[in-house]
This record gives sequence, C-alpha cells and structure tokens, in this order.
Amino acid sequence: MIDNHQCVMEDGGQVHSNTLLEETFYVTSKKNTYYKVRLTEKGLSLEKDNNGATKVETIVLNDIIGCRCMRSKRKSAGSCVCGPGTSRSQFKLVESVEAYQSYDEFDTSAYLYIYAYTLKKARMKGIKRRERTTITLRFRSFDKYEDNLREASRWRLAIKCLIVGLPVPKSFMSPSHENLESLISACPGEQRKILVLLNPKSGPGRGRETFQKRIHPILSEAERPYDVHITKCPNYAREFVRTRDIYQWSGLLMVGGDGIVFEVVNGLFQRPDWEKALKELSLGVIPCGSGNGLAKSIAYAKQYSKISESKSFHDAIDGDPAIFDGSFDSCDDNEIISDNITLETEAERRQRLDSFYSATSAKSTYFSTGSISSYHSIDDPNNEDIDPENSSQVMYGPSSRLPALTSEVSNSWTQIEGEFVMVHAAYQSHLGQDYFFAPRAKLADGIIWLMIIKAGITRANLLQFLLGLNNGTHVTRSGVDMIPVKAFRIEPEEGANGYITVDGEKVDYGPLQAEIFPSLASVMSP
Ligand SMILES: Nc1ncnc2c1ncn2[C@@H]1O[C@H](COP(=O)(O)OP(=O)(O)OP(=O)(O)O)[C@@H](O)[C@H]1O
Repeated sequence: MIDNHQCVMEDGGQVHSNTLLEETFYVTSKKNTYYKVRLTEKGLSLEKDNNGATKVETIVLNDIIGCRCMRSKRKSAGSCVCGPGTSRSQFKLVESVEAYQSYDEFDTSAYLYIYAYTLKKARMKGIKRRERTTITLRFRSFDKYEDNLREASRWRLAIKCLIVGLPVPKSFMSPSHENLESLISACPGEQRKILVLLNPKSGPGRGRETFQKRIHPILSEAERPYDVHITKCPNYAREFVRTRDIYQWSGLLMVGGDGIVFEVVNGLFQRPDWEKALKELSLGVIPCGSGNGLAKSIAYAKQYSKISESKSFHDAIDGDPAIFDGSFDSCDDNEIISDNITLETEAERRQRLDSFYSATSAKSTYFSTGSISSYHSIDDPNNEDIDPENSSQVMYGPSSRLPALTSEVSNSWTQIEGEFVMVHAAYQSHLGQDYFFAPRAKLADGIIWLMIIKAGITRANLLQFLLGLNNGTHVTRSGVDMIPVKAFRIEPEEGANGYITVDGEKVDYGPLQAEIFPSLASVMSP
C-alpha cells in the first residue's frame, strides 16, 4: 500500500505546472483503483482514484534523486517460472541495460524505479527527517519488452532532465518516438565523478564500512559515479586537495570527523585558486568521526533531531520494505507499485559556514576537542606522489585583517589579563554530538565564542560546568564566561606553563591569534 503520508507535500498542495508526461497505472489487487501519474516541471503527481473518490499525492522534484529502468529477473535454476500468480516476495528486478542473460522472458514489462528522499515533520515537535520513498511504475501496455522499455525510458529521460535542470527535449516525449537507443543514450547527468576522501581511522574506524553500506546505495540510486581515496596518514587529505586537479571532480565528499574537514579546507586555502575551488567544488561531510561537531552543528542549526547516519541509513538498508499490495499479473495495463522504506536522516543541504584559522600559523585552524588516536598508513599505489611530510606551508586563502602577532593590538581590542583555568574558542554550536559548546552559535554568524574560566572558580562550579557540557547549561555556571568575538589573541606570560591544543592536537605553547571569515565555504551534511 502507498502510505498517503509518505508523499504529501508539507502544504498539502498539488504540483501545479504544465504536464510533461501523463499515464494511468492500475492497482491490480484493488478493483476500481487506479492512479493518474503526471510528471511536471515541479515534480511527480499521483492522483489516486478509488471508486470515484480522488486523492492527490505529490513528490516535489527537489526530493527526487534519480530513477532507473529495470526488468524482472529470471528465477534461479530449478525454481518454477510461473507467470501469473507470482508472489511479490519472489519478485526480483535487474537493471534493464545489463544482465541480459538473467532477465525473465515471461515478463515483458519495464519497471521505472523513482527514488526520492522526502522531508517529513516527525511526530515530535521541531524534528524533521528524511524518508526514502521509491515509486515503481510498471509499463506493460506492449507485448514486447523493448516497447515497454521505450515508454519507461521516456519517463526516465524526462525526470533526469528535470533533476539536472535541463529542458526536457520535446521530440523525445512523443509516444510515437521510436528510437530506443537514442532515448537511452540521451539521458543527461553530471559527467564528472565525485571525489570521496575517506579517513579509515576516524572515530571507531568504520568509515569504509559506512560508506559502502550507507552512502554507496544512495549515490548509486542517483547514478553518481565516484572515486574513493583512502587517506594514508595525517595531512594526506590536505596535500591531496592542494596538489590535485580538483576540477576533474564535481564535488568532494569527506568521510570522517572534523579533522578531515579541517584538512580539506586548509588544503584548499593552500591553493592560489582557493576562491574558485571553494565556489566550484561542492563539499559534503559524512560524519564518521568521534566528535562530528561540525555535522552536529549543522544538524542543530537546521533543527534536526540527530545526525546519526548509522541509525538512519541502517533503517534504509535493513528495513522491511512495505511493498504495494497486489498481484502483478492479472492486469494488462501499466501498473504502479510503491514501496516505502523509512529513512531517518536529513537532506544533504548546503550550509553556509564561517571559517576561522590562525592568521599566523599554517597549522592552526579551529579549536575543538577531537581526540588523538594512533594511526597506521594504508598502502595505495595510485597515490604514491602524495607526500604530506614535504607539503608546502604557503597559505593563500583570505587575507588576514589582524596585526602581526609580534605587534601590539589596537586600543579597540578588549584585554583580559589574569590566571586562567581554561580558554576555549570555537564558532560551532557543537564540538561533538554531546558537547553543546556554544548554545547561541549560529551558522555563518561571523562570531567566535570564547569560553573563559578564570582561576578561582569553585570546585563545585567546575563540576557543574563539566556536567552541563552536554546540554549547554555549562555557560550559566558562575565563573564561566562566554564572549562573542570576531578575533582573539592569547599571549601566555613568560615562564608560565600550560597547554594549547588545536582540534585536540597539542601545539607549541606560545602566543596565538585567530579571526573569523564569515560565509567562506559551503558544506553539505546529512
Ligand atoms: N590513515 C590515517 N592514519 C592516521 N591518521 C589519519 C589518517 N587519515 C587521516 N588521519 C588524521 O586523523 C585525524 C582525525 O581524523 P577525523 O577528524 O576524521 O576523526 P576523529 O578525530 O575521530 O573525529 P572528530 O574530529 O570529529 O572528533 C585527522 O586530522 C587526520 O589528520
């Protein structure tokens, strides 16, 4: 059954636009029930007619990621090939353009799978999530598979054109269009691959597995090819994006924690063409690290409940698809099939992010509490030319507006002198999934939050501070100050002892300054 909640637009409205394609599909298990399916420039409209009562469901174009033509698969040797009466659970499909050897010669239908991830308001207030919806249209009006495939391919071509923002070629849309080959080969799409940089050591070290099991299926539904490069050691990703012709890829997906994002952004800043690179290369992060503060901050800013792709994609992979009920065989007309799998994840959305990094040190970028782990290099013969040890330290990127570290700051700066237990700077709301560092931080607000704990704080308050880190109440503790700044400088007194870490990595104890560059890059995150 189609769950009507799965496809209704938030405003409950219909897709109002010129109809490009229209077809009627029948539900064989239900007498007097059929769907009028329309494709318009805005999306897909499914008008259900049940004994005269109509109901319209719509899937907006922005939620559709791809579609594929399939053919039913031959049963394995020994099993009975029964045409009529084949149960849905036995039903298998193969790609229409491949595996010609294994198709079911008794079923000449062409199946169009349309994949969509629709944003849903969850029952709990303020929480949104994406759900995977698959609409399957069965084309079976013709006796020959090729004719049915031609019909399915016209729909596929039109959907793919709309997804990539190209006009749908009118000549192809005519039912009398005969040339199947030209229809199939005309399907547009981004020719360039996506670059995937995967840190196998991030967090619990399950980046490869997560990518293969959860991300690959989605990229495959969207028919987006990709190149995966496994990082071999620290600074590998940084050196990779600094030295490669990155324009051969259409986007860059970082699979790991905040550290890999830090490396990539800094690697881009080390390119003379950094502005072009940031503009042209879409960046995305698949949170697989231990903290994943950036992804959590984006999710929080968009008021999503959680970022856990492991839970969400798990549901998609292991979920029990609720297939549209009905027999496949007793109807000679086209048929609509829908199976919906609930996916508790969010859209990939490009979010504008600030960036701040030390104006003086090529190593320093932002501050977070990432953990230090021990790492091993992984051999990849294709990337022998990457040498993080001998990387260039020349930093292009945006020009600093700060005075040199050796000069005095102007009088307009506020100076706080004294003994400090801790000074922590970050521009993200979260530094880990359960570390709500700066509750008032917003994406791209151009603010660094300085958390200052001066010496003299009581032990009780310090304990309360630590206990409140996961829900943000730490900022209300007496002795804890949260100061919004555009830039800061830390100057340890001569002879004083202390530690300075950047993203959890210890750096030299000495003067350090940083500033924020608002809205410098965009990144997508689930
Ligand atoms: N193959 C590798 N071996 C060792 N270290 C690596 C390798 N690839 C990348 N690194 C380093 O691992 C560091 C940490 O990675 P990352 O941030 O992805 O994971 P994490 O620390 O678990 O997550 P988070 O930063 O969100 O807490 C990166 O700064 C990077 O320099």
